[in-house]
Amino acid sequence: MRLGGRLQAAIEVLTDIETRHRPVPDALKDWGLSHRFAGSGDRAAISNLVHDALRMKLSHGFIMDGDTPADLAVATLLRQWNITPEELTASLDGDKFAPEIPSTDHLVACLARDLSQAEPHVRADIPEWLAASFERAFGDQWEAEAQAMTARPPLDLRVNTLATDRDQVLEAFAEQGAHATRLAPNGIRIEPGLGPQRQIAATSEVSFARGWFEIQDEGSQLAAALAGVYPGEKVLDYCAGGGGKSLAFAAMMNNEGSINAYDADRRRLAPMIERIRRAGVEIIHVKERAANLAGLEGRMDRVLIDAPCTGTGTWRRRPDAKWRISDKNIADRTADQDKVLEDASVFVRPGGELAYVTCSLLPEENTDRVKAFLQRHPEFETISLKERWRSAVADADAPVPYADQNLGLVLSPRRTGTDGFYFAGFRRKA
Ligand SMILES: C[S@@+](CC[C@H](N)C(=O)[O-])C[C@H]1O[C@@H](n2cnc3c(N)ncnc32)[C@H](O)[C@@H]1O
Repeated sequence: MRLGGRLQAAIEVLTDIETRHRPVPDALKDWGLSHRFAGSGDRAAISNLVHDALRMKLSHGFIMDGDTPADLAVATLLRQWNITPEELTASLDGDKFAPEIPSTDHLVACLARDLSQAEPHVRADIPEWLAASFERAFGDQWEAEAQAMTARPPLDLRVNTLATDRDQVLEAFAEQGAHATRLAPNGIRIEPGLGPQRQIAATSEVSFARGWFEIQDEGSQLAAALAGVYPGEKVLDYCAGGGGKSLAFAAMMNNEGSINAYDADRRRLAPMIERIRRAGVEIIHVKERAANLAGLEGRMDRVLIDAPCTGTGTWRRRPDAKWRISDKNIADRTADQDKVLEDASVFVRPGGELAYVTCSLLPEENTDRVKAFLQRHPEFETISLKERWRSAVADADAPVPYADQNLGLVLSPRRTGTDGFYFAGFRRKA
């Protein structure tokens, strides 16, 4: 397919997403099923176009003075793929599969529009009603922080030190330009491609089947490292999901001690069984039911709450989520967060620690929850995270996260080059 056909396809997928409220992966899959002639390169290009368009929906709309799927897709090529109006017109000329697009002069005029005249949330590419929360989280840096979330994310791997070392995995991905992450000591980063370039399928590699690595954002690796687990400890991962953090803990603990992995939704735990096997982990005990945790109350050295959240920190990966979030989502998640804090904290032994993590940047899900928890539970005190950060990261001179009122740490694409994460730690007074 030429650029014109890919552009037309992206417009069709964006229309499907908008009119039928389809999740992006479903809309892309449907398009693929009804256009079987499209090759993998075409599919990757169309997926990139759709995701990029959604990342900058509002500012594209301002520049184009319209936000139809065609406006967004064309703006994506001009503003994110750096194709000039003249190149675009020339490349679509005579292509019978290409959509009609505005004249070159019109596109040049669009690009000349002054984005600084747009409202702040438009420049920041976030829903207007969330601007106040971003401002609360980042003060006068909020717009730049939100803008940084419009970029494509890298692919980060966590090297499984139970099976190999970082150099060996770096070598396995040398052709893809893999490099060591600056902050996470066992991380590897493959930078995102440009324009139509497709991201590598790391999980199809032999090194993955060998258990050498897991796909895990550097921020998630750091959140696990900040929990500060040691070999021999008794750990509870209370919202374990597919086990990303549990597996990271097992490697940090060098397969010594015990990790109880629980999740209220036991179907989410299922993939962990295969991941445990592949990684050569021996200390994770998957707990399918809350009743299986009976007897562990007051006995855990560390309890991790990787809380259910709105996922605003992962908007680079799931840009449509940015336009779907509602105040009801936030209210539902904050209620969940209070509940997991209540339910999980009972497992911490005197002197033991509770770690609270979200992949959200909203203070409603972070600072507010932590403050409310501390008010309800004077038997817990906050732990100092400055030292913890220094021992968790590979490069002590690397960028530091925001310190959230001395209660937690905030990682973000702009500040730490990771997904957005929040980490707070508490100790049960002895
Ligand atoms: C952010 S995800 C966990 C991701 C996982 N820790 C990882 O690293 O791959 C949050 C998880 O919390 C679980 N959850 C939601 N409410 C819960 C509750 N009341 N008790 C325990 N788990 C809960 C969800 O099912 C979901 O799997």
